[in-house]
Amino acid sequence: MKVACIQVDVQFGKPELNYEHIEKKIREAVLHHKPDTIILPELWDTGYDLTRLDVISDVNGEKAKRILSTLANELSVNIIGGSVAMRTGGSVYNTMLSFNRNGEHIGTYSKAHLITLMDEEKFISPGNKTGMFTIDATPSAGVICYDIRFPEWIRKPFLEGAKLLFVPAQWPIQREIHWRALLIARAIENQSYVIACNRIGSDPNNTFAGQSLIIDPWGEIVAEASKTEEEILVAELSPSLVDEVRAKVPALNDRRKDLY
Ligand SMILES: O=C(O)CCC(=O)C(=O)O
Repeated sequence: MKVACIQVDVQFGKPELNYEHIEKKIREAVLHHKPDTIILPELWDTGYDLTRLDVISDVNGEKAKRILSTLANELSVNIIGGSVAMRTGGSVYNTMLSFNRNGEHIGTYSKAHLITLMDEEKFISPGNKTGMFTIDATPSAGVICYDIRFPEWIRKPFLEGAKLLFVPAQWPIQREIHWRALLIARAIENQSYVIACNRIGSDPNNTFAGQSLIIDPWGEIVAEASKTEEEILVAELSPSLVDEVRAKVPALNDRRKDLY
């Protein structure tokens, strides 16, 4: 399975411009790399323009669903839609919408851990469910940015059979050392591929770290993007390597279920 992370800049609070840009990048990725699966960054539609989310968020994710599903079907590519600001009822969620290569909606995951350091919880409501989906017959999971600091939460989809973990993010540069270490740790402890797609550029509050990463189930970095440039980061994954690593080091089986 060939995956492509679309590392881009995001215009603060300008969904129209961001839609134009992301569509261009998805088409470019397919034309040049023919990936099976594409992943986008966190909140690529609005950025962290939290105080305007009541106006600029996507009602029921209708626009994201329509556009991502159409592109997935037309280009015959699975799209893990990063996340968008989705308004449902009176609440806004930070939500990953995923589509298979027929354009079918295969997964919805709303970020469970909201980053209080960035006031996210004042404007966004948390999701309460794990984000499992199946791409090209491989059981997979999605979590979003700050979620990677919570290994207990990430373990859940792996106990349900996940072999790939997709992580869209808007991770700031001042904690770049954590980004790398946490992602490698999540790959090693779950013996899983981790495909993490960050943004570049700045908003009024932060500069973002780029460095999208694709990590194999042994914890080796197989591809890494730059800190400052837009980039389509591509790698070939072999889901059978997950089984090989799990057989070699049977740590998941050796958990003390009687203790925790
Ligand atoms: O945990 C961090 O340091 C960054 C998380 C973050 O930026 C986010 O969840 O959007």
